[in-house]
Amino acid sequence: MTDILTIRRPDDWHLHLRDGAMLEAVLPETARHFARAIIMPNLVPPVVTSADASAYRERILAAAPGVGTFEPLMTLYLTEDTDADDVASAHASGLIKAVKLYPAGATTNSASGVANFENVRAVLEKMAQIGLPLCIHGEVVTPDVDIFDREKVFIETVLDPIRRANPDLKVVMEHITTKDGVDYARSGGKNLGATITTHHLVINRNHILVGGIKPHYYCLPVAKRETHRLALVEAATSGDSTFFLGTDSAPHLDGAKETACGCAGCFTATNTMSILAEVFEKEGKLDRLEAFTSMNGPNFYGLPINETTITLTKGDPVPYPAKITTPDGPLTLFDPQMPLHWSIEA
Ligand SMILES: NC(=O)N[C@@H](CC(=O)O)C(=O)O
Ligand SMILES: [Zn+2]
Ligand SMILES: [Zn+2]
Repeated sequence: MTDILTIRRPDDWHLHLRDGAMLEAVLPETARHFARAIIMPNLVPPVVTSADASAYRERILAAAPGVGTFEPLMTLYLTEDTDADDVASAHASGLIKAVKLYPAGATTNSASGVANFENVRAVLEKMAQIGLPLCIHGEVVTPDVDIFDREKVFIETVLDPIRRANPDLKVVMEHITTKDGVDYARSGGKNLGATITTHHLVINRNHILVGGIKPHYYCLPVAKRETHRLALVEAATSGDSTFFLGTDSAPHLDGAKETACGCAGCFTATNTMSILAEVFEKEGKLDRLEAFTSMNGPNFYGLPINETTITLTKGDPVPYPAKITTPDGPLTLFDPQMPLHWSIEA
């Protein structure tokens, strides 16, 4: 039985760091274990231009003294007014590693996203030409589509047409939550990847709703039924290079979660690696953890695999705090409702 495991240092291919005091509070939680992260641009106002991304990158680096060598991989927030030449020069200079597509209204701070996909055609064509990946929040917002069906309908009615029109475009299906997402990603060839979050490997929709409503398990896309969670676990632990970790760690202050209209997002940066080790061990697939957290992502993005390593050691359950303190109030850490036996040394 393995109880010590050394793997290449992981990266997080989908992370929300926010800004200001929240940025300072959550950045060390990621930088402790992860070498790099794709930084989501859904600030208020969003990170739309290369100048925005450059300024945000500086704020992240300024918030990072003492957190070692963490490298933020910047993205731009796609709007119907995005300038294809600005995107191309931000890519050519190395500033950005992806562009993020939010369907308008689909999730937290997505109001400036895309409503009419015809209006972003030129940008997508340019991205396909230059090999810049498009990260997609894949849910339709049509009011008559049930929230549990929004990912499946998006794949059929939006994602597949975009990919057929741009076969050379590299696409990441972000935070997939369904067997439909797993199957589509798997059949998509080398230009299609998919991130899977930590929390969607652990919770199904019962965790949100049974025995009282649990706002800290509410995120978007919302967790689905158990058959879908099992499909995600199978995909993540399979070693298939299509699938890689994007935690979607999405901090919201407790006051914004525990209210009549609570924000979507689970904060998982702190305990993600311990949770993943537990999930992979239960499947008898600890030997595939490194592919999921440290190899498949850089391979998809065409970036080097990290030279440094982390070591996971199995022992008595690791204590994690229930909450992180920020100057603006407490922030609840995702509770996986199981003992976590793997401690991490970076
Ligand atoms: N996942 C979430 O539930 N929330 C994210 C936005 C997102 O990734 O959709 C956030 O920014 O809070
Ligand atoms: Zn999203
Ligand atoms: Zn996200």
